[in-house]
Amino acid sequence: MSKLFMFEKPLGMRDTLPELYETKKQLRTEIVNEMKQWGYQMVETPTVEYYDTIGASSAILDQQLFKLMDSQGYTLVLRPDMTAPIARLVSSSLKTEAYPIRLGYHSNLFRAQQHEGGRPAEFEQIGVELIGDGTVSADAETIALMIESLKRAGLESFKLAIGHVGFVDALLVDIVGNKERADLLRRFLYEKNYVGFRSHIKGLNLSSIDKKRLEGLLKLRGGQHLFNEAEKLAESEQGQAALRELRELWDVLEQYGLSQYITIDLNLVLHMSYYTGTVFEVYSQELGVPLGSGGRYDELLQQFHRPAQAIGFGVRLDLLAEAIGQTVPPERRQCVIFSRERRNEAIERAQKLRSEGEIVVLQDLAGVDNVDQMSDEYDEIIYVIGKSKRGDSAHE
Ligand SMILES: N[C@@H](Cc1c[nH]c[nH+]1)C(=O)O
Repeated sequence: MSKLFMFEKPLGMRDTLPELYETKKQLRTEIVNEMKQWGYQMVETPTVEYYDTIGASSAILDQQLFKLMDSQGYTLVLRPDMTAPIARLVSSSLKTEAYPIRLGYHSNLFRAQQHEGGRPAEFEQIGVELIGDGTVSADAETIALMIESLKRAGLESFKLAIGHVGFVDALLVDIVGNKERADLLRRFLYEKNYVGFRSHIKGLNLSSIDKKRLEGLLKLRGGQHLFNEAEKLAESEQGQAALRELRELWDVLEQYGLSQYITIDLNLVLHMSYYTGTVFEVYSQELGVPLGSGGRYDELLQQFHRPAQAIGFGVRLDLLAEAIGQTVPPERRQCVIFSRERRNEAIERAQKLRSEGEIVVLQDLAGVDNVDQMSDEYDEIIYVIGKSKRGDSAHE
């Protein structure tokens, strides 16, 4: 191996050290338990999938996919998303199971990065998919489960912003006239580049009323009162229908007792192009980036020949751990240091302590360079050293 790369990791790849490992495990356990209590069953899917099946449906940019080739020459991808693999699963292995189907997962996802120091290229996502239910009740269930999962994990101050693809699409297309021009504006919204959005509007050949309407879209972020203003802006039936859905959704979330976690963000646009209706994103006070998101994707399943309306969410476990901080107190660790002639005794001692649930490292004195330095890492050191009768060890 070239010396240059010996200590390097591929772009965007990270190691997980013990503290973060334990924290993630604890968060994962809490969230999985919450999901199971809502009747979601956990599944796993392969790390690699066919590019033609999953890569294309995953709605992730091609340049973000890790691609490889199998021995038959087919292109494979490391899964960048769990929604498309679950759509495949529901349409194949679970084909005979009646809708609605409730599934959960925690899986590592892979999205290639262009620069070091940015987002990780591999990260664990925990989420659910509720497939075969197109009701607002299903939207509310998914959002309520996301909020309850985060609460159960220990996240305290956070907000979930809700928007609607149908509203943004209707308004943009209605004003700028066609999908291509609307897509340009949507891109600014997706990047949350509101300055860019405003200056782009200035250059458009539109009436000043329409320019005001577009700018008005940016103001549609806040509480329930926004619905009235939004109704004035959206003239089309599609836009009005989206708002009716959101009003109903708000009422159901109020019924769940969760409206204090909700804000409305009618210019919310997410990175996945498969979303067709309600979309949402979670922010915590601690982080500058959203730690999870989700939405309704009513057209993805038909690509797998088992049409169904569906909705789901995914939470980034690494970001959640960062927002919450260390949740697991360091465990008490003991070390039995022994000399060779008393090895048997030391083994018995360690076995007994472990059977009582203790964490015990068993260390041959001859294998340690610096005993003092090693001792600092433990809460207790038990020396089983030197010649002595069995059971009569030096204990410090
Ligand atoms: N797969 C989406 C999250 C999601 C799950 N279901 C619907 N959306 C993502 O990775 O962002």
